[in-house]
Amino acid sequence: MNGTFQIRGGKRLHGEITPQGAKNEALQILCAVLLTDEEVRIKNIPDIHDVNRLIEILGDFGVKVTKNAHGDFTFKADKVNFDYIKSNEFKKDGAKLRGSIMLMGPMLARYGEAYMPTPGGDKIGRRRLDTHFQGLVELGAEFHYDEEEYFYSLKAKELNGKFILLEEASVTGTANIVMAAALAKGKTRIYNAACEPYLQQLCKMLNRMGANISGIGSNLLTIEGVTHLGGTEHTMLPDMVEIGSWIGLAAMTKSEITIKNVNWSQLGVIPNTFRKLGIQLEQSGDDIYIPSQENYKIQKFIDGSILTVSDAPWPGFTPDLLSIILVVATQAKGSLLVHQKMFESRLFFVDKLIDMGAQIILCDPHRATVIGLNQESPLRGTTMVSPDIRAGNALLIAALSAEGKSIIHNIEQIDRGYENIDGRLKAIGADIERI
Ligand SMILES: CC(=O)N[C@H]1[C@@H](OP(=O)(O)OP(=O)(O)OC[C@H]2O[C@@H](n3ccc(=O)[nH]c3=O)[C@H](O)[C@@H]2O)O[C@H](CO)[C@@H](O)[C@@H]1O
Ligand SMILES: C=C(OP(=O)(O)O)C(=O)O
Repeated sequence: MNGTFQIRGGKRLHGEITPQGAKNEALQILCAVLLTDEEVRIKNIPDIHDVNRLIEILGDFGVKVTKNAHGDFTFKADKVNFDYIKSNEFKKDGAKLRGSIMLMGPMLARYGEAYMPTPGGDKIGRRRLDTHFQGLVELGAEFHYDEEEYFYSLKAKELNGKFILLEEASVTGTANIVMAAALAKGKTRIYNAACEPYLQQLCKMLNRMGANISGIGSNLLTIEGVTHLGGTEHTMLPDMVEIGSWIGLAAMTKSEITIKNVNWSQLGVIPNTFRKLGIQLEQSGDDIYIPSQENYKIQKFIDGSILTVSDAPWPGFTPDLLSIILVVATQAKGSLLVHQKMFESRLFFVDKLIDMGAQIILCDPHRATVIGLNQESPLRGTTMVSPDIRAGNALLIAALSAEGKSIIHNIEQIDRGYENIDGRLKAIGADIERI
């Protein structure tokens, strides 16, 4: 069931919104429960499709899953069932999301074998997995890819730590290698490691389970392998991509919004990147307060040239917020170049914004120039299909700011990353219905 939203835009919103737990952190943390036979309790788990699918996969794999409360689960991987992992059912289940790939590192480290279909996730260009397998093979695994079945397998009698220089700072790749190295023999050093807050959270949790990881937050991780990991408790950070989306929503709809409990110290360059678009936002305790603004003006570089916002591995700007930056720029005063360096097919949704009246030139698959309308001519409501999770949310924000009615089909793409998004938007005054 893919579902549709009907939105009547042009309303100012008002009130408080609380970000959900971080999707991409949850996917890493849930995979890590396989590393121990003891109980791991995880809180602030977002109730979203991708995460729920991963929890179901863990259950089918034999992990005991207990729901303590909303977003609060206990997992115990004391017995697992490899028949499921080798079955056609898992070939379908594992392929439904991207995050399932991070089951491989823990499976390999704990059981000496790991299997995975080509994972799903956003269709946003090539999404290679070479870095994952490069790292796991360097630790001693044998790798096989069945090209007919699109099925990966890894086997290892034992894993041995070593110096690994990653060819790219892959987020999920680093997570996979760290989890395997935590139970390998000896010392592993991972250079050019990704260091997103998701990974920092994972490493801190592994240390609480008895791992010995240092260099957390840097691109050089040192992992002294241990023979056994124990249980722990972990609470997910608020989702920084959601937080950025609500900042964009407030600006586009001229709304006064407070985003609660954002964990400001983990937001990196996100707040300042929105400020460069002229959006006022204030830190108030651990909340972000965004006053209602009639207009916002994009800054220029010091030499007077047009501002560029581009993505980069952390602590650079996350690619997952570029579609929000782009949509917000359509109603700013001034011009912006959005440069999506990581993914080839993430900017094509701009055609829909152009249909709605936005002034955008797609220069090539990676770059779009936006000429802001300075809130003088609102976007027009239209019918659209959500192409991917973040573009879907960007289109939703465009629809909430637009004059008239919009229809967004394929909202499964939005639901896979945002918990009860219609309910939470309604609570701050949005006119949105799930039809
Ligand atoms: C489930 C999950 O956590 N998904 C996130 C994860 O995906 P994922 O872990 O799949 O993404 P990777 O970090 O592996 O790479 C993302 C893309 O960037 C390219 N790349 C990466 C690193 C680098 O130094 N240079 C480079 O060009 C890769 O070739 C790839 O095309 O990280 C991405 C990048 O932040 C996010 O968009 C995804 O939301
Ligand atoms: C691209 C994303 O997700 P996934 O990696 O799960 O496709 C995302 O979270 O923006």
